[in-house]
Amino acid sequence: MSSFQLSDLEAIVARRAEAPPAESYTAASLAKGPSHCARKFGEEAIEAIIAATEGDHGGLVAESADVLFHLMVVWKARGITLDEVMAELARRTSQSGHAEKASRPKTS
Ligand SMILES: N=c1c2ncn([C@@H]3O[C@H](COP(=O)(O)OP(=O)(O)OP(=O)(O)O)[C@@H](O)[C@H]3O)c2ncn1[C@@H]1O[C@H](COP(=O)(O)O)[C@@H](O)[C@H]1O
Repeated sequence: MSSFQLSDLEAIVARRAEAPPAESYTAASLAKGPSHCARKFGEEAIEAIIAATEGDHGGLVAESADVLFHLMVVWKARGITLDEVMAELARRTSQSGHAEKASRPKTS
């Protein structure tokens, strides 16, 4: 399993956001504003949908990486952190009882 985490990507996006736009795709995207970043994210999501529909395994891996990167750029543009999103996922998991079910020992 790769040791690279979404938190690593978040840190890279935060660091590159401070770079001159001429030197960084991340900074150049952010300089164009949140709507541009969101549109770019949508384009990458559509490319991922196409790869999934076509059963293109390698394509879906590559497009998924694009989707995650561009989603993080959107978060950066709108002041959302990975922590906030993870907390929301954790809240849903505990609400639906999935965390409890997953950790409960099997009885049969
Ligand atoms: N993970 C990514 C990443 N994924 C995708 N992309 C860029 O996203 C763009 C998407 O490609 P497209 O062909 O759809 O778009 P484009 O025509 O190049 O660009 P647009 O003008 O349409 O926005 C490509 O230019 C990719 O390089 C990324 N750019 C940067 N990163 C990460 O961010 C780091 C910093 O990059 P810079 O900000 O460029 O220094 C890199 O080291 C990576 O870790």
